Amino acid sequence: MSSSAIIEVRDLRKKYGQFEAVKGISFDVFPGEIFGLLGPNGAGKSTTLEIMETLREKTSGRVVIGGFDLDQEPASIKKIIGVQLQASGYYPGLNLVQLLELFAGLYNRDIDTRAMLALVNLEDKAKARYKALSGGQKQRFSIATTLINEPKIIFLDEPTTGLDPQARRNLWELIAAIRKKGTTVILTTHYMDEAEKLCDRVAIIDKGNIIAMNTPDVLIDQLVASGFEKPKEVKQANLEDVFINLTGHALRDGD
Ligand SMILES: Nc1ncnc2c1ncn2[C@@H]1O[C@H](COP(=O)(O)OP(=O)(O)OP(=O)(O)O)[C@@H](O)[C@H]1O
Repeated sequence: MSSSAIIEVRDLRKKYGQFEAVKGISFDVFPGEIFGLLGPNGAGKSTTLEIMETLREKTSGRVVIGGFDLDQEPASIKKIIGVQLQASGYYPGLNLVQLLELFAGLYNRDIDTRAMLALVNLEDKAKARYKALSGGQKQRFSIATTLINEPKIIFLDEPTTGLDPQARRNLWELIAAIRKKGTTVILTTHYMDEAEKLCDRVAIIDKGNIIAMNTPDVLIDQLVASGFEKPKEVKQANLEDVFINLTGHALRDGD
């Protein structure tokens, strides 16, 4: 195994009954990378992510995170990773500051809740309840909760699904800023433009197997070198460019 990897996955398998959802995948993630797991619905992305997050039992294989073997030291892994909670974990009666304080208490950490909300552009919503947030604000808040224990690695499952173009771009900037501070980011996404812009490397998963893994650039170059030709784009812009040009880059959900 490579000693410089922060995540080492070897021959990982997951069976749900007779159905094998993950069929023996192997990959490394290196410190400070944004690593994307891409694939169609049902490919096995969330299952793989949840196993690494210690939230789901694997059937077989080896997972080492931050030097800790998942089979032997899951508690040590939990201490160095940040995991997005399901929305159901956010007690409806508490505001954002109170929720952050609650989670910080669970991690036994003292945190500056205002600074944490400022980091995700939610300082104006300190007194708001989670359910009163827009989709983009909810995602930003849930990313803030992954950072409470100052993790070395954060896991994000489809962080921008359902967001408008401004909120998606804002989240890309947030994820890039988190990585700039040295945090390794593993994310799943269905959006190829997102993976191309944000991820240093991607693994493309299909039916439980990794069918390609490299930087987006290399994967694109390999496809082109294989003789692939795309019909030439005749227009210099697309509808998303029109939308962003008309409505601006600024976030709307904080208005
Ligand atoms: N608890 C479970 N019991 C049985 N089958 C499951 C369970 N969880 C997932 N599966 C199945 O395993 C396969 C992989 O699911 P998984 O959620 O990992 O895929 P995914 O790539 O994250 O898909 P999506 O993009 O739709 O979220 C799917 O066929 C799914 O139906």
